[in-house]
Amino acid sequence: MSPWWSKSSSKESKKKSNGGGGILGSIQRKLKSSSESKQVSSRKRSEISSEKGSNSRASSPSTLVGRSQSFAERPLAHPLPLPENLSDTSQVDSGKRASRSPGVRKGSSPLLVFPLPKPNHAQNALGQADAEGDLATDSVFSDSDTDSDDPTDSRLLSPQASDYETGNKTSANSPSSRVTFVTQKKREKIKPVKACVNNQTALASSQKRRHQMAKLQIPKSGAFFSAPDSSRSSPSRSPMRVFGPEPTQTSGFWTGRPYADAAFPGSGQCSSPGSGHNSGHNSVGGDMTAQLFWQHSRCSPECSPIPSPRMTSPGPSSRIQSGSVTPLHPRAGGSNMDLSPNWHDDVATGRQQSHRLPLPPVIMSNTGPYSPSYSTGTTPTVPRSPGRADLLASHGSRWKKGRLLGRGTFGHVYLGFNSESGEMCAMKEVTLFSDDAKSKESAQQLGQEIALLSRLRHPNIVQYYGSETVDDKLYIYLEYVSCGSIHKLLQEYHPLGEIAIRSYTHQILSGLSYLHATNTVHRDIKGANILVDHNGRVKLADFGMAKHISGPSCPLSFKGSPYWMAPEVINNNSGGCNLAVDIWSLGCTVVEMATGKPPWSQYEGVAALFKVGNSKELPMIPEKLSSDGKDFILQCLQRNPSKRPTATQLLDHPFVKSFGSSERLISSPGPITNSMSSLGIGYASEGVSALHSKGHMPRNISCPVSHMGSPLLHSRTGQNMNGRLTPSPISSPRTISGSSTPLTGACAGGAIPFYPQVQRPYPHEFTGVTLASRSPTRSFGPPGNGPQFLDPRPDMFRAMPQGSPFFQEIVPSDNDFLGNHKETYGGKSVLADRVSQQLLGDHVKPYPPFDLKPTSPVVSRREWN
Ligand SMILES: Nc1ncnc2c1ncn2[C@@H]1O[C@H](COP(=O)(O)OP(=O)(O)OP(=O)(O)O)[C@@H](O)[C@H]1O
Repeated sequence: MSPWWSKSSSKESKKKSNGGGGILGSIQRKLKSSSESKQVSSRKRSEISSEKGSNSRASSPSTLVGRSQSFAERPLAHPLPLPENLSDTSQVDSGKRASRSPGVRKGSSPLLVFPLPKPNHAQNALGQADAEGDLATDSVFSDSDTDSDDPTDSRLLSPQASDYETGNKTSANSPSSRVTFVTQKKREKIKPVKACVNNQTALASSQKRRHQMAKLQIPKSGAFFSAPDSSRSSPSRSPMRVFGPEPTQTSGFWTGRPYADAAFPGSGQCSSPGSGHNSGHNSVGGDMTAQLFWQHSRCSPECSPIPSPRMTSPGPSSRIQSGSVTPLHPRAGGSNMDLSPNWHDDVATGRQQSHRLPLPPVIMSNTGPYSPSYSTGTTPTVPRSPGRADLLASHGSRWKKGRLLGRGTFGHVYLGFNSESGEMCAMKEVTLFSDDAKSKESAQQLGQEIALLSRLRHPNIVQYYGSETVDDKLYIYLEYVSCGSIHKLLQEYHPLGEIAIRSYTHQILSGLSYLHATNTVHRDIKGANILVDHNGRVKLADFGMAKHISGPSCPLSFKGSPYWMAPEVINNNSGGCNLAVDIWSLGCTVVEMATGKPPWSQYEGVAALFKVGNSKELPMIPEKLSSDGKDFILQCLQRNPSKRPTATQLLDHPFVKSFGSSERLISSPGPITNSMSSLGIGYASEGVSALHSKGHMPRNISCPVSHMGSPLLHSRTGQNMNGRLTPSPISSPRTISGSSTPLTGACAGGAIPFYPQVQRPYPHEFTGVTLASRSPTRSFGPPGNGPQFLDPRPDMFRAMPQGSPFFQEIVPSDNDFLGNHKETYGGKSVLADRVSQQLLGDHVKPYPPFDLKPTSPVVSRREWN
């Protein structure tokens, strides 16, 4: 039976016959135009100009590719000047920005347009961070994206991509390759500079912002012990330090290839895949012409000229609090503008290192290990909500913002710690501004993410708990996934062994199968957006680009991360609905897991886009993978989306099938013996294919990243039913010696397991299979014979009394595909749409409700042999 998405194929071919629509067509046209004009001028300048070369360049994508590469490879490629005309910063039209930018010569080829910081620029203090911030690329969103009716709906979001762990800003080397709008970011970051120059303007601006913020209809109920009032309160550095004397650590951006020369007006750039830190900053969107960078990142051990601090400073504190993390973006807590109402005072008085920010709603004693350190001398500048303390006291929550887990497009993600119960969650903190149009868009995007995520319940999808706003910050509470992203694991423990890849792949497929059954496409599947907990359980995360497909005609938009992006997304700005884009991305992710990099990562910029979009070539399939693994990748990376198997079908692929049985989980944590070889870690040299070919599962497996147990899932049966894992010594996957190595990162924080209940293997799709045994207390799933999922909610939320004001729960009250099992964690069920409206007042359209009921319970199976 022909998959439903095959409808798009005719359109695709039509586009191609028209000379290449979509991004690549646009790029080609621009390049051609640019080259032609260059050719004419060249003739005028010199009689010996080579027409042939010019023509060749204009017409051949490969030539263009080469051009891009050659520039990127210039070792001494020099940063270009910062825009000098700061007054131009008010313009925000991304699509025309490049041409307006003072740093861009009018009439120059788009390929030559790249406003970059000028060395020794007068604002050099900002310059470096600024430049890096420019490369802290993130989402590129198509202008033609139909996700929103709002023509301004573009996700021009925070470029924050600092490496919170090492202190190095990794914007340029972000693992994720989301392309963003360079010139806009430049403007956004120039704003503080301008304000710094003109304190009067800054003061007025700040006052205006506060005034407008007060008008924003942000719910004040609930409380949270965030501590934005102290430079010590957060592991992240003060945004004010952008101006401070403290040097920003050199990032891989400065040590690697500084710039590529290909740029397009309104387009951003994409940083290296497989590099950078673990947030997902690789997704692209924008003016259909994205730029990719292959930054040989410091974070990628195999290509970095500078060893990652991670490799040398494994201590958790060094990963989080050392170094000069310099938030860059003014919206997401990342700039010097956004947090402190008094920042202008600090600037004026030279107190650049200290910035007084509003006190948290209630001052708590600092008793917990994650307790923020409040500045005793800080004067509250924001009136407290009168009811907040009472509300807080009523349920006795003691949630505190802990250490920084990561940075994303929207803001920072912190560990939330309840010092009374000892439980944790992940808190995504997003700063909102009422006078910032882009902030509103960001909030709208977050509202969409919340609306979607709140409807999902699956063990392989990060669980949404709730959200609330406190002052000008939105907090989104998520299941804490202790070990960070697959990308991060790859950075630290590359390569993954085949067994680990198979396990992770199977779980990703499980999540995708569930997600696709709800007609939702993730659109940004990649290692950086897949989290792993200390049990080796994999969770799909970052649903900022996810889209519910509501009808037969659902145009694709240019969203995703270029190296993981399906060809049809690159080639078509509109097309059929296509859940298969996630399958392509999954194939890329498998390659990423095996090699540390996605396919075609050897190409940069436009070259990568051409390779993915236009080339008929197959990417390099990792030799070390088994034949099943290779075949799995080839199945995923079929250019014709209609030929790609569905996630459900892929669950039967031999590469992952064995992980689908009840015995796929390792039942005996046991002592660790030969754990590394059992895992296949380092199998590139040890030949894990042989291990794999034996067709057995290792019985004693230790987690390469956790001292707590197996990297593979425990069945939680038998002796392990309590969900508490037997502490195991950890073996460094790099030494394979079994010697104990201090853990780093989130895992080292000692996650409190949130799965105290019996947790059986779960079904992956709506096939009518019901778990025979599951949680004795609670289960999720659609009514009838559909799959039942365990309550993923940690104890802290289960125990939360009804009506708890702490969480303004956003649980779907309608269109709830969970049917009769609708949950209201905090006792107060509120639609995500409502929160979105609360946040945005009347300025933003609510996210249209959608139906997430599983639509296709019957999915044909594919025979692989
Ligand atoms: N639930 C979680 N548990 C543990 N860490 C998390 C969790 N959610 C996010 N993080 C960490 O924070 C980082 C950024 O989070 P996330 O990617 O969700 O933010 P974002 O703003 O959506 O980013 P982006 O859209 O740029 O990918 C992640 O890479 C991860 O390291």
